[in-house]
Amino acid sequence: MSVTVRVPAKVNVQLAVGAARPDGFHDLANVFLAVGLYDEVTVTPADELRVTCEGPDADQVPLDVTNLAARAAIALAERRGIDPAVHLHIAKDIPVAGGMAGGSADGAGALLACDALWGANASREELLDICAQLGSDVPFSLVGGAALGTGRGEKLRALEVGGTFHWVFAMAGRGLSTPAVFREFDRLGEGADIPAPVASEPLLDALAKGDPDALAAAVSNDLQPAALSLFPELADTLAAGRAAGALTALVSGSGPTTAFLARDAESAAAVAETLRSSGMCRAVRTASGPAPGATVVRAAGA
Ligand SMILES: C[C@@](CO)(OP(=O)(O)O)[C@H](O)COP(=O)(O)OP(=O)(O)OC[C@H]1O[C@@H](n2ccc(N)nc2=O)[C@H](O)[C@@H]1O
Ligand SMILES: Nc1ncnc2c1ncn2[C@@H]1O[C@H](COP(=O)(O)OP(=O)(O)O)[C@@H](O)[C@H]1O
Repeated sequence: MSVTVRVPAKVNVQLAVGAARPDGFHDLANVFLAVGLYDEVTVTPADELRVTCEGPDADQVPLDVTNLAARAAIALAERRGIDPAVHLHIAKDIPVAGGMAGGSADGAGALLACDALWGANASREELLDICAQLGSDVPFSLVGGAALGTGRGEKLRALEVGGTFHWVFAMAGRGLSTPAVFREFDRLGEGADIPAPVASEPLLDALAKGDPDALAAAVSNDLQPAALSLFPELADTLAAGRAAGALTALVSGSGPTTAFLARDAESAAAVAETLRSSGMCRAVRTASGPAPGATVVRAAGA
């Protein structure tokens, strides 16, 4: 018996960041859009818990119990009082440490896959609760589509999306650590009065209408100055994508993946080709959103 779950990456079309909280996290108004780049997590019964990974970035993925997929299996097994003896295999297509929630995707995917394998029948609420325990972005990986995340990003409100948005993603030559980018945000903002984060009404409107021009005018990422400060070359990639015809360009979440919104699929392909030939990025991909959240795609009998 084995179960395979497919989980999408995300781009943050708005990431408003408040001041650091006493627990070290930051309150956010985090507008997530799931996009069609996917990891697949396959779970199979085994003698003991074990993680394997394949894909271009596989060598950067931890295979011990710090892997979010392993942590998800352990969290659900603990709640059910069972042994998490499974083999978790991750087919990884989402860039690692890229600001596209790849680890979170694997956490949500493993959770859903183990739930199905073990017949644990966890409710949506319990699954979301475990996801929030695993990380701020993990609940969104489970639900997909588009959502506003508040608190540290884990409290979700689903958002209406009136069309398909076409994106180009440029993967950088190295990763950026999320905590390091938040620390740099704190350092850059030292002494400033940081307002409470709020979702942008024009942005929510643009999503609801499916209007790429309006969305391009409204996107924002408060972590972008911090990501650029730690990785200044990203500014050149952003400029190259804009010059190639993207409606807008921004850093995805904490980066360093850069995201380019295009008017349609044809324009996205043209922007991708220009970025590819620029030699500035490790890889360039096109993907559209919204994409569905974690979904069981295969369940095979023994
Ligand atoms: C920035 C965002 C935007 O969606 O994503 P990425 O760009 O990393 O994908 C998220 O907030 C990342 O969420 P996630 O990667 O799940 O972070 P967590 O594991 O919960 O936290 C890792 C660390 O990031 C910082 N952190 C995270 C979330 C938050 N609201 N405030 C924070 O300050 C804290 O230093 C925390 O210890
Ligand atoms: N399943 C996983 N896939 C990728 N990274 C993981 C995973 N589990 C834990 N990690 C750790 O989380 C870090 C952040 O990875 P990732 O989720 O890919 O990026 P981001 O937080 O920028 O979206 C990695 O550098 C890695 O050490």
